[in-house]
Amino acid sequence: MNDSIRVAEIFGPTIQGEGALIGLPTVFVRTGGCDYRCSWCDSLHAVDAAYRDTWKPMAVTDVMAEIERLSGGRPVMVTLSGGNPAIQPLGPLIRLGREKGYRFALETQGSVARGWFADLDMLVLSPKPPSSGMEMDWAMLGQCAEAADGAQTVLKIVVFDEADYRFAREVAEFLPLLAVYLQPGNHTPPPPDDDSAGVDQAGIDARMRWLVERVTADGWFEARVLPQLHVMLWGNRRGV
Ligand SMILES: C[S@@+](CC[C@H](N)C(=O)[O-])C[C@H]1O[C@@H](n2cnc3c(N)ncnc32)[C@H](O)[C@@H]1O
Ligand SMILES: Nc1nc2[nH]cc(C(=O)O)c2c(=O)[nH]1
Ligand code: SF4
Ligand SMILES: [Mg+2]
Repeated sequence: MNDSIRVAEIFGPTIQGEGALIGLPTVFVRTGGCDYRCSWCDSLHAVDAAYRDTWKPMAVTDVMAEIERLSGGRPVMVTLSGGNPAIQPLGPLIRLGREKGYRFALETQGSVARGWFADLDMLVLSPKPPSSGMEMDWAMLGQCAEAADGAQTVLKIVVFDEADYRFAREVAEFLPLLAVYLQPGNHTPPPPDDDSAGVDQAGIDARMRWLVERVTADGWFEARVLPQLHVMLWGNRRGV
């Protein structure tokens, strides 16, 4: 089954908690496996190979059937996340879903470009700042934006500190046509096997206030600063 999709979880409808589509009802398909290891990743259960046993290879038609079951057959925005969903063969799912009236957004770090990005309704590029410990591949980020070929594309960048903020400004200069969403980092992400672990929302709020001050003092009036709404509402809980 080469065209099967490695799925960590399918859940929803909930609301999109981050970025351009914040507040919009959506069903999540979270794929398993990632080519990155961000120091603060909040989805390690879909990244760490130790959780590979919990990921299921699923046929496109079975993934679609689960999306339809969860949405009661009513077309809804589907959010493809992970892990890195760009390393999965998602083109056929997107095409099948769109024939049925569903819309698709995909969240990726911008390390792998795919021709089928052009079939998305929204591509969310989330390049990783210095605090993640990951190395940035600028050429590949550019290729991802090009691959979207007209599909609406936005930047969503996590900011923990001043170095991350400067990185966000560099990315915005590199891709000047894309809207920029900044989100404060959650420094208390869930351990992969315990999503009931508490979140330091007060600490995140303080970082967000700093970020708002930083953006406004800097005169970066095109940037939007948003919290992770699902974290405010449900902490580190999974499946929401
Ligand atoms: C879990 S990732 C999965 C998709 C893809 N691998 C990526 O990083 O874009 C989804 C989003 O969550 C963000 N994220 C992950 N851990 C976070 C944390 N501790 N605080 C804030 N945002 C985080 C990522 O930056 C990304 O924008
Ligand atoms: N509600 C909700 N919104 C989200 N936006 C991005 C998420 C992700 O983990 O990719 C996420 C998530 O896990 N839940
Ligand atoms: S790229 Fe995304 S899923 Fe992968 S480790 Fe980083 S935040 Fe987690
Ligand atoms: Mg998340």
